[in-house]
Amino acid sequence: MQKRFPSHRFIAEEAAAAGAKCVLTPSPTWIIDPIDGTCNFVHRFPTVAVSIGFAVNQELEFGVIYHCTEERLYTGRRGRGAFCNGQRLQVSGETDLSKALVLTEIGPKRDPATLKLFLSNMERLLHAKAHGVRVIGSSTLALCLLASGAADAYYQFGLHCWDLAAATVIIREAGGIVMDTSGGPLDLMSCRVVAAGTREMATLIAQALQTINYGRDDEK
Ligand SMILES: O=P(O)(O)OC[C@@]1(O)O[C@H](CO)[C@@H](O)[C@@H]1O
Ligand SMILES: [Mg+2]
Repeated sequence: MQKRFPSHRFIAEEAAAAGAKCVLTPSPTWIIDPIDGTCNFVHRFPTVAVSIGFAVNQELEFGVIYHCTEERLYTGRRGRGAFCNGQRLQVSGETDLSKALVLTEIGPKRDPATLKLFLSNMERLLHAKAHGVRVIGSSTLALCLLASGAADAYYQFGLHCWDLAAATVIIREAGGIVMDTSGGPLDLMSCRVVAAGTREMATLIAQALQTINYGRDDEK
């Protein structure tokens, strides 16, 4: 891709792990997670995906997520809708938490203070009578399930821009909301997100959460 688009920039999980900076500039930028769900992959647990997002002028233009083991290709293009294997995606219209299936991921930090906050956020949602809370080991696929209406909300602290970029376009084009955990606009580099089929549901979840600080992708 670099050969074909020499002026484009690339942000990718493995490049970042090797020390490359994750800065989103106005230049056309591919934002890539080659394998989301690596732990699942190692265990042959089948939620594994490739995620590719594309931004221009810091605006997300399209996203492609391939659920390898199920051969499902999720696509979304700004203003043109979201699809799974060609079938149009539509989020759920759920606004009642007691009828909502909520997805999250644990996040990479496992120190006692972070785990306490993570568990306490889950406890808050369960106390608020969320119908179910699930962790599937791939934030990109969890976000695709939200875009398909199979789940009603998603939240996480500790995910990265390559987990979010493609899925954000797909969810928005399926009619959903992707926002910051403060209730404000999404910041792709902030390592935190709330997404839902409806603004009411996203706001309910955001209000229930305590912040877990993971820093920013563009300051690492
Ligand atoms: O390393 P991988 O396989 O790309 O990430 C797996 C994963 O569950 O861990 C991240 C942090 O919790 C999630 O955002 C992501 O989906
Ligand atoms: Mg990932």
